[in-house]
Amino acid sequence: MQEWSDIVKLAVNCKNVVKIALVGKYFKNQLMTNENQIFRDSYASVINALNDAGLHSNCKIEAVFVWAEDLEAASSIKKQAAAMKLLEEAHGIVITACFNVPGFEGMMQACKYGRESKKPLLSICYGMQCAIIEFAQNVCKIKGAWSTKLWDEQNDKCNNQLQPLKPEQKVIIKMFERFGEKSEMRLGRRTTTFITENSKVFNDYGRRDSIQERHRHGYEVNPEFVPRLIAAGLRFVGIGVDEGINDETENFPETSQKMLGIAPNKEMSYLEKVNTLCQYSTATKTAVRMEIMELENHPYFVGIQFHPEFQSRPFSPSPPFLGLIRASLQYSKIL
Ligand SMILES: NC(=O)CC[C@H](N)C(=O)O
Repeated sequence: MQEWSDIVKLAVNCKNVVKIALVGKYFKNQLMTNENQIFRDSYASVINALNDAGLHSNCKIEAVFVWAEDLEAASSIKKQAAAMKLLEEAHGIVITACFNVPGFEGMMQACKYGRESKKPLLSICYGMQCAIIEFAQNVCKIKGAWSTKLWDEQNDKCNNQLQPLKPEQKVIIKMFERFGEKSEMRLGRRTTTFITENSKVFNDYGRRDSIQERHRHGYEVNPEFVPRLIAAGLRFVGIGVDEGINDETENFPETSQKMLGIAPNKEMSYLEKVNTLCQYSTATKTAVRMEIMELENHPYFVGIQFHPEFQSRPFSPSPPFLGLIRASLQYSKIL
């Protein structure tokens, strides 16, 4: 009981307000009428994770919703300006998890804004995929870089008239293995191993060698692109390899052992580690997964392939959310 009264005191005595813009798209598709209620309902776990992190950073969170499609060039100038203003007024940004094409361009705009303005940004799952595609298109200059999933969806809509993606445009792909008999998605608790100590998220997680978080996605970063993204400043710091999930894929235990041997190897540089893992992944068609990325020379530009919000609790806030809120608080003070 005492710990609850302590945490209530923390909440009541918060000194600062941190404004977080949540860029998402489930808002207008549902039958509820109260927009604020829909927003709170659709993003309940993310909002709770932000609040948990706020409690432990002496700040109150003000979450505002940015409708991703308003940021797109096809939207009216007025809507674009209003959505942009919400991003500008925020101290930090979350690019949320989603599915399907609508809103993707708008989310990429928000990622570009966060990257260029150096405003703290946490992108989750589909959000991380957006951030990586934006980076591939605008920083690595890979014209038409995209996700094979979104291409398939768009191609269906255009009656198979879309130009096929060239190999160098397939930045987000379905991994080589099937995920399981019943699901096309990689689901549930999986291990991520840190391959470098030079990482904000490694510090956020208390400098643990590996962590376990919950997943819900079908698509991932193409390992063939990773060296190119890293060379341009987007570092993959946490990597995953499943062990024995699918009995038909005999490579898993072998890859896991190799991965686990590489991760703590102090003789190998960060680049050697990633390159070895990515080459191995491509050569053997085994799934080596980019789970956590962060941008060099930015206060907090982090992408997470899993869903850290699901394990956040008031007494144990999710580490990447804490990292985001601390960086956003810092940002609010220099505004
Ligand atoms: N949870 C998500 O954001 C899913 C992202 C994407 N649609 C995928 O399946 O990979």
